[in-house]
Amino acid sequence: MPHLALISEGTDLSKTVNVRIHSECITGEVFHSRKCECGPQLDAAIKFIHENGGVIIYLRQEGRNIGIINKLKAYALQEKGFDTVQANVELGLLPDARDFGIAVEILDDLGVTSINLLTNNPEKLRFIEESSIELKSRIPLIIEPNEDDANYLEVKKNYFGHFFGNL
Ligand SMILES: Nc1nc2c(ncn2[C@@H]2O[C@H](COP(=O)(O)OP(=O)(O)OP(=O)(O)O)[C@@H](O)[C@H]2O)c(=O)[nH]1
Ligand SMILES: [Zn+2]
Repeated sequence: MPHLALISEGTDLSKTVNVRIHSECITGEVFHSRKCECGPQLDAAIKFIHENGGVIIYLRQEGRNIGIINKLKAYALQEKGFDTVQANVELGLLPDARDFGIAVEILDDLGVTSINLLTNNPEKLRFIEESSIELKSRIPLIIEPNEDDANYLEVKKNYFGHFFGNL
C-alpha cells in the first residue's frame, strides 16, 4: 500500500519543517479503539501541523508492520494475558517490524533537510539522526492514558524506551 505525505498549506519545505511520522492503526484511527493512543496522537499531530505548518508522513505499517490480520491475532493473545511485545513474539514476529528508512526517503524526495519531529519514540529519532536530515528538535506527543491503554503505554516506556515527559 502506498505511503502518504500530507503537506500543510504554506509550509516552506526549505526551512526547518515540523514532521509527524505516523504508522497506520486502523483499529485506533478509524474505529476509535481505546487499546492504544494512535487515534488521539494522529488527531493531535494534525492539529499541531494545521496550526504551525509541517508534514504528516503516514506509513502503511499497520500493527508496527505486522499487518492487520497479525495484529488482530496479537490482540486475541493479549486478551489471554500476553502484553503487546510478548504477543508478537508468540506469533513468531518481531516486536516492532517497522523500517523508518522509507520516511527518510520521502523527506529527501520532498527536499526537506531539517526537521522538528513529533514523537516519543527513540527509534524514530535514531533513524533521523543516522540520516542526512538534521534533527533540530523533538516535539513530544503525549496523550493521557485511559484504563484500557495504560498497559500498552507501560510496555512502550519500559520495553521500547519511549519518552513520556518533555525530556
Ligand atoms: N503489533 C502491535 N501493534 C500495535 C499494537 N497497538 C498499536 N500498534 C501499532 O503501533 C503503531 C504505533 O505507531 P506510531 O503511533 O506511529 O508510533 P509509536 O511507535 O507509537 O511512536 P510515537 O511517535 O511516539 O507515537 C501502529 O502501527 C499501531 O497499529 C499492538 O498491540 N500490537
Ligand atoms: Zn493503535
